[in-house]
Amino acid sequence: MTTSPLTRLAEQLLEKAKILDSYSQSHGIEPLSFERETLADLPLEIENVRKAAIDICQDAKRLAQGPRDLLWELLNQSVDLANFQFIYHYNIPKHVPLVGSISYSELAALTGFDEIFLKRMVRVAMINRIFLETPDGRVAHSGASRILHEEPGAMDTAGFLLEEIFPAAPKLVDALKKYPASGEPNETAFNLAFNTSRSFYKELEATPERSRRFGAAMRWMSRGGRFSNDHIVRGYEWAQVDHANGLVVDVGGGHGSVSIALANSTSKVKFIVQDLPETATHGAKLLPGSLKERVSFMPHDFFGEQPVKGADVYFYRYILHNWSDKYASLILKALIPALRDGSRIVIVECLPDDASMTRWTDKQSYNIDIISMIGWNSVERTSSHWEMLFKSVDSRLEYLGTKAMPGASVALIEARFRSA
Ligand SMILES: C[S@@+](CC[C@H](N)C(=O)[O-])C[C@H]1O[C@@H](n2cnc3c(N)ncnc32)[C@H](O)[C@@H]1O
Repeated sequence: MTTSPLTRLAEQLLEKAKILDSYSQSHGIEPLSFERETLADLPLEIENVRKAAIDICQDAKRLAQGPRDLLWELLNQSVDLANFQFIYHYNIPKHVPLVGSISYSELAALTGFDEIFLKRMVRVAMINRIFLETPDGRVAHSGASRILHEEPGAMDTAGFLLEEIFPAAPKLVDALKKYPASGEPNETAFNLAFNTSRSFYKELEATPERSRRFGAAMRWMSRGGRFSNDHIVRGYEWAQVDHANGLVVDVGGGHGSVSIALANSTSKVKFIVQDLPETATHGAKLLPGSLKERVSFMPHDFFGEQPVKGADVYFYRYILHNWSDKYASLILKALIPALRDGSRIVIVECLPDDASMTRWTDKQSYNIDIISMIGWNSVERTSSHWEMLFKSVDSRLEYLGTKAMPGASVALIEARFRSA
């Protein structure tokens, strides 16, 4: 009998699972479970095995589902997000004890919901492995709900995605009809959903709590895993600018999470973090005292001419993907008068492949591409798109290409200014 695709995948998965188990055993780590996070921040080679296992499982699941169940699952995804929004909005994870469990009736009383209603919601979350039911029918934390309980930044990230992006997503088709092929930042699905003519960041700036939540989400996403600042620390030759006159301008740097990580891993180079006033003020308040000599915050609108001249590096993480080509060009053009011969522009963004691919673990770039469309009428650019953008801005910008950072879901994109 020939081996079926499903059996082949199952065999491949067994091989990967054994490698992960043996890594756990040899490092005294508990095996993977739904109760708690065990395999985090893995060495690259083991992380690649874990990713391969996820991709195999995803394909095996899709094969086992067959085309009808696959469609059914996709069509019901709004249920999971609506459920997750409920869990976030009423902060259900905080009411579940970190040790032990709580009955549905106690949880209902604490959260002010009817027990039957609450049970319906929590059980859907449990099927997604957010919370677990104990054998005696009580609610306990899973690894995922524990993170939501213990890490405020995880809740802020959930809040940004569930209360800014999720309500905007169903308006995408309406926005495409109302504003066909628009690259304007205030003609988006987000604008229709929130009934505002302000662009995303202007809208958030008008409500300090939404602006704070977004900044906190950015910080949380950078603290580990595929989006960790560590990739940026290791992925670029920062030593070449680490001298007494070295200067990095972190344009649209939010609360300064990248600059802080870079300042902690260098000794002399200084960082100026620029952002809109509300964000820059908040970032300055959060800055550890020990870094005040080398990291400073400056309110600056990046559509205005760059006031800091002749820096070594102008750094943009997750900035240009929020702007269509028309506006991304304007942002880069506002920088040109500040550049000296040899100044570099270093960008960090997701980098969808120029060629098509279907690996699930690489889907994050494509997810963020569609989120960029929903919130900003913008795009995650491929390598060839970046090259085109730089060429269109100024012929003195020499495109140096892109660089993958092993283990990261984002890449470096670099250009150098040649004055002659
Ligand atoms: C996706 S966040 C990235 C933040 C930061 N670079 C990071 O990687 O954590 C985009 C940032 O751009 C800032 N921003 C948006 N419009 C801006 C403008 N016109 N001038 C300066 N900053 C702006 C936002 O406030 C936000 O902090």
